[in-house]
Amino acid sequence: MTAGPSKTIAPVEIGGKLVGPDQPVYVIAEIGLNHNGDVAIAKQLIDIAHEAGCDAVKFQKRTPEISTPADMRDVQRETPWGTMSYLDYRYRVEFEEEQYTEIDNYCSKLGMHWFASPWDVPSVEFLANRFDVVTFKVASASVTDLELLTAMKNTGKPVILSTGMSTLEEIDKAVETLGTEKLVMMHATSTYPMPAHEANLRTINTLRERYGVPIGYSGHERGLQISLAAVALGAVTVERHITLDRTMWGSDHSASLEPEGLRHLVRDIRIIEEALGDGVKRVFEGELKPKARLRRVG
Ligand SMILES: C=C(OP(=O)(O)O)C(=O)O
Repeated sequence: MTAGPSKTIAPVEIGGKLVGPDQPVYVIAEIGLNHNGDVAIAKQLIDIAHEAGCDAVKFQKRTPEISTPADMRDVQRETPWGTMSYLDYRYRVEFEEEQYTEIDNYCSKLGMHWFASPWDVPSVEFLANRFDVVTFKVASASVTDLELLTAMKNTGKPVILSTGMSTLEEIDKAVETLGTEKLVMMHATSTYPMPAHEANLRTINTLRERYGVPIGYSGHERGLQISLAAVALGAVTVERHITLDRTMWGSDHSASLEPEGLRHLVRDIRIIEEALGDGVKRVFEGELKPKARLRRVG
């Protein structure tokens, strides 16, 4: 499984964009469930991602009766729509064909990619058969669901595999199932919000050397520093949750970026890309005058 540090890593094409080393960082705004079941909020978040310069927006697609653990289904939950079972809440926030068609049309008008992490096989079929999504994402929680991964692989689309809450042995099995040809992997730690000491960003290098595929970063921290450091360490894609307002009701809002944070993230990623350069030591034109003025010898 060790690709070796010197192996050239081939980029993966996602919807006409190359994702890999020496390519622009592919920035994914994870809407997830932060639309709270409201397509108007989803569209506002798509606008925010587009204006910030993100490449893609991402959703989560579930078939609630399959993906909700049996012992959770009847648990009562206070929601903005009243007290309901966890299963009913899952249905309440799930988008179906009508909403995804609206999203699909909206994104194509803006020239934005959209895709989702399907959490069960019927959700893979739903996304593959009804929409021409550019890629599939494996959520960290699904790394060991090899039936789900096989369904994604069989679509022939590229797959983005997140690796939070997973051991290298579990990731090995996922990679054996998915193959490496159209695979992008994401380093992730699935703590919400993630403290800095659990970021372990050098894992980006570990994964790159072990699997020889482009490695990105899926972040759940507060703030921007850790995502920006991931880019400096070579992450080829960055995914962050976004929200209209961190105080909104729902589990993912508090560890999400608000519009201004997202704008700063993309702005700073583009500056870092430029600043990383090609590693060839050279004297820049702009250094010549200071050189003439300051260097005494040679
Ligand atoms: C939970 C998800 O991703 P990650 O594991 O990267 O946070 C997801 O994509 O649905």
